[in-house]
Amino acid sequence: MQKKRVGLIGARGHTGAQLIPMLARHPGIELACVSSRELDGEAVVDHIPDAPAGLNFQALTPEDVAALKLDAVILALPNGVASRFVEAIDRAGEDPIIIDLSADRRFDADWTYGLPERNRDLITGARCIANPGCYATGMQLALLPFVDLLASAPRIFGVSGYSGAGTTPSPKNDPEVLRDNILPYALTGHIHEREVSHQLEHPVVFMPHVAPFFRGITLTITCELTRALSPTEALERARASFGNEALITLSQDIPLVRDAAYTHRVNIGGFATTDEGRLTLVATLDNLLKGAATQAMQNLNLAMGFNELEGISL
Ligand SMILES: NC(=O)C1=CN([C@@H]2O[C@H](COP(=O)(O)OP(=O)(O)OC[C@H]3O[C@@H](n4cnc5c(N)ncnc54)[C@H](OP(=O)(O)O)[C@@H]3O)[C@@H](O)[C@H]2O)C=CC1
Ligand SMILES: CC(=O)N[C@@H](CCC(=O)OP(=O)(O)O)C(=O)O
Repeated sequence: MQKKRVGLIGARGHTGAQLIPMLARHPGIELACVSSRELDGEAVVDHIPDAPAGLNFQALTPEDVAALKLDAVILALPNGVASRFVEAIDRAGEDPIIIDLSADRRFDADWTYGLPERNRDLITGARCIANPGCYATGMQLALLPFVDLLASAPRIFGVSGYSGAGTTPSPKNDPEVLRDNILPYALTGHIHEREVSHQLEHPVVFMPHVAPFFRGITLTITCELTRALSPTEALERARASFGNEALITLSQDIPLVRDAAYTHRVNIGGFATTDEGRLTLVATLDNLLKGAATQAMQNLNLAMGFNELEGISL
């Protein structure tokens, strides 16, 4: 079988670096190009040990990428930058599969929202896929089994490792600011609050923080329900939705963020309830994997007709 030629644009960054080994080990994919302006001409293997030999970073403009006639393009670029590549591809009349990790297309009705555990059928064969945000992935997978029971907006306290803030220097990835510290930010209106409210068609309230660990997200979610559930009923509800999912682990135990780091899974647990109808649960995931790169691989596989977990070593 002819391998599919895939380009990774934004390969120097945190999420791009996770995708290189996954794409390289995929039996149906040829990693045709990896872009970086800063590392232009350097061997990828000098930066990422699992990278294929002979592959170099290249500085590619949107027009360069459009001219490569790739079967698929993964955009691991900052918000706002990704759209320029999509526009150049459209202008050139090319129609590769596009997986956009940025937030640029998550509210665009012409794009498929790439949360496979919810939208698998829509993603299968789709051409333009908006990969969900990292916090937004954990929030939705925790809340989806309870959406029909929500009596008010769930309150979500989230803490991310600082790799979530990307490689561009900012207070959110500055070791001096984060030392012995936890940084609250975007106290109202974080983009993932809007993303989850939009996807669930129910408002949520989200309070993000960044902590001195590198990778991983922990979300503590509390909701008022229209009727009381026991902890067992709450867990059973989650199992009815996601009990068969390879990348979701459900348990009555409270998951710890350090156990999710470097794994492809979302761990959801706690499921504490009160007689008054309150439910509190915890979700953890690796922001760079299930929050970004792993989900992009699931989406690429579904769009191209491969096994959803190909290239993702569990
Ligand atoms: N980090 C995370 O946990 C998550 C991130 N995301 C999203 O994924 C995307 C990538 O994030 P992340 O990997 O953290 O970001 P990084 O800041 O780590 O990497 C950004 C990448 O984009 C390239 N880049 C930056 N500016 C430009 C530009 N103007 N033109 C072309 N290339 C550019 C950089 O390479 P170079 O400068 O060398 O060209 C680099 O490869 C973002 O949209 C982010 O919101 C989504 C979920 C989780
Ligand atoms: C710690 C930190 O800064 N995290 C990022 C989330 C990364 C992500 O998924 O953001 P996008 O929606 O832009 O893709 C943030 O809160 O903006």
